[in-house]
Amino acid sequence: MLFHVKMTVKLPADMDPAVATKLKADEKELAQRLQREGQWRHLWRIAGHYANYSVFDVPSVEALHDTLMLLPLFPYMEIEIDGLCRHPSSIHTDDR
Ligand SMILES: O=C(O)CC1=CCC(=O)O1
Repeated sequence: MLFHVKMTVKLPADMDPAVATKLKADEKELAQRLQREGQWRHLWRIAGHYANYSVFDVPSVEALHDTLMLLPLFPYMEIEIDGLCRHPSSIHTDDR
């Protein structure tokens, strides 16, 4: 199942910079592993915002929820999710 996910990161202004740096490094490591494994299909920065648009390819809504909760930045994110399905005019065979 494909999901479009918008993540907006809101770190507290008074967060220790070293803690923020570690959280971002851990987030990057997990995000890159999930991309290599194919669960995190797209990751785009939203220009001008500390936010991203992502596309996840996971077996279920529960799997998406569990994956998002693993993200080190999850406690500091606002997350919006839209389920995706194939458009009848799409030419892409990997849309599911
Ligand atoms: O910077 C972000 O948008 C949050 C994030 C998601 C994956 C990652 O490495 O950072």
